[in-house]
Amino acid sequence: MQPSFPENAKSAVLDEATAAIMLENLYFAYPGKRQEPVLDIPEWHIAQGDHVFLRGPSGSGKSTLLNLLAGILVATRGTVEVLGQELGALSARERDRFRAAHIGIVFQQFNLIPYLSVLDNIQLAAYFGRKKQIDFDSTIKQLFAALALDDSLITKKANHLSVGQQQRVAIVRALVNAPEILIVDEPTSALDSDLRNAFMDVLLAISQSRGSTLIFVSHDTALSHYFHHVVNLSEINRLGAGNDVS
Ligand SMILES: Nc1ncnc2c1ncn2[C@@H]1O[C@H](COP(=O)(O)OP(=O)(O)OP(=O)(O)O)[C@@H](O)[C@H]1O
Repeated sequence: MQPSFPENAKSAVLDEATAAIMLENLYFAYPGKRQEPVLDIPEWHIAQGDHVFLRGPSGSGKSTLLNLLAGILVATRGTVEVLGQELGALSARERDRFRAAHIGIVFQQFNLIPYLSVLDNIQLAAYFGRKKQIDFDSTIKQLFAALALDDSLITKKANHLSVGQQQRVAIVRALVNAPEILIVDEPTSALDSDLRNAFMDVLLAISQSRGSTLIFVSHDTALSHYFHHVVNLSEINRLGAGNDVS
């Protein structure tokens, strides 16, 4: 049975017709004279509430695209609009704020702060992105239970946790603010198959109950049945077309 999570109000100001993600003429090359361009995407959009599985061979630009959607990287040319906000129009600081308020991220490297406790890591995300309607403590407890994380881990330093535990704490941290958009990159690589399925059930149950938009990258194609849409990067990116999906 899938775990159930309480509904949280979505952004009151956002028109439902506004796309969660809208890319137009997006072109990206890493800075530096000799860098080959990675992405050239004429058009792509994701509707609010969609769950998208993004696939493509290693090195094709999936993580780069996720970083652009999260406002960590900025397009060389073209438009990246998230929830109606053009990210290129924001300063780096404004993008940080926008991300903290609207986007939950789980990346391969977890990005936990190693010398802080688990609770401090989670509270930091809650502090930067806090939305008043969230019952913070019970949300953490629910997420811990759903991901089979023992409550006693909450006071441990992040770097004293196993890799699989760190991965799940990173997931709790990404979900704690009930973000409208969840960006998830290879989240299950350190989880065994039972935990992987538990994680997917939790992730999908939360996304569903909150109406969150989910953009998910993994090499594990066995996970694709969890999603509304499966998109090969080569379908939308003019560069690197013709690559077979690994
Ligand atoms: N910081 C960087 N500076 C320069 N080039 C980079 C940087 N990060 C990635 N690249 C290059 O950009 C291309 C796309 O990399 P990216 O990590 O987005 O691919 P990916 O599809 O996510 O790969 P994987 O499935 O292996 O994670 C690769 O050629 C990579 O070498």
